[in-house]
Parts: sequence; C-alpha cells; structure tokens
Amino acid sequence: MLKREPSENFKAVRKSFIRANSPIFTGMVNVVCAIIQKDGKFLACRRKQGKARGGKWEFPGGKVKEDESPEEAIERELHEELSLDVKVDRMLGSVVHHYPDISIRLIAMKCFVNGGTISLTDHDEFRWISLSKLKSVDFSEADCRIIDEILLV
Ligand SMILES: Nc1nc2c([nH]c(=O)n2[C@H]2C[C@H](O)[C@@H](COP(=O)(O)OP(=O)(O)OP(=O)(O)O)O2)c(=O)[nH]1
Repeated sequence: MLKREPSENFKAVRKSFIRANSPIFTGMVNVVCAIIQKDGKFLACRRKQGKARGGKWEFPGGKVKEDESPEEAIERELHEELSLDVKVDRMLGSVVHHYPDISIRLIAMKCFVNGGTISLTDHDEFRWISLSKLKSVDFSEADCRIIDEILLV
C-alpha cells in the first residue's frame, strides 16, 4: 500500500496546535501517562522520595516537551524512566488538576509494550494492580481522577 508523507501544510498546522497547547499559552503543563495492562492488571509506579509527589503512585510518564506530540513524549519517557519500548494504542482522555506548585493536564494514553524489561530510574517500586484494587492504592490526586473518570466508567 502507498504510504504518503504528511504534507508541509499538515505539519505546520500540527506544530501550531502543539504550540497553542504549550504552558506559555495555557499556564498548564501537559503531562502524559501510560495506561499499560497485562493479564487484566495495570502498571503503576511509585515516585521516589524527594521528587514532587514523592511516595505517591502514578501511571508512568512525564512532561510533554515543546514541539513534541503526546505520542512522542510517552514513548520517550517510558524509554528513559522504565527502559520500556511502548507504542500508543489510543488516547483515553485527560484531566486538568491544580496542585499548589503546578497545574497539569494529565493525558492518559493506552499503550502496549513492544520490548524491554522494566528497570526503574525515577521510581522506587512498580506493581501490576487489578482494576478492583486501584482505589486502595495511594495514587497522586490527578491519577485518582484518571481512575474515577476514565478507567472505572
Ligand atoms: N509522570 C507522571 N506525572 C504525574 C502523574 N500524575 C501527576 O500528578 N503527575 C505530576 C507529577 C509532576 O508534578 C508532574 C510530572 O512531572 P515528572 O517529574 O514526571 O516529569 P518529567 O519526567 O518530565 O520530569 P522533570 O524533567 O520535570 O523532572 O505531573 C502521572 O501519572 N505520571
């Protein structure tokens, strides 16, 4: 099948869309997190002490850089932080959350693992958690909303 490259116009529109969502315009930091399932359980990681929200559990990911798409960001972050090669299946949704130090738009991306084994750098523990147990884990506030508003509906 013929694979067409995106046109220059499409690339320019995509770039300005990403810019328009940058913290400079919105005052909000875009953070992507990966929803990865294995045998019906969800991958969660605990942030190291000393980091913002240290000790809290989260879905792994990180901040989207300027000129980076959410898909590129999640693939980069999972590689950097967990040594996992992931591919995005689809975007599940997002929540906006205001912490005292930062306002974030947390974007949940359903991903599948393409390769690698988990090796932690920014987290000190990881777990596979069943849907019914998600509510009993001490997740960051924004992630609790991802659980309530996206995963449990
Ligand atoms: N990665 C991630 N961050 C989350 C989640 N939920 C949540 O509230 N956060 C917060 C924690 C941080 O304040 C912010 C993301 O920062 P981060 O430290 O993970 O980002 P980063 O890897 O790009 O790190 P850095 O370069 O700023 O150190 O969003 C989540 O599920 N995953």
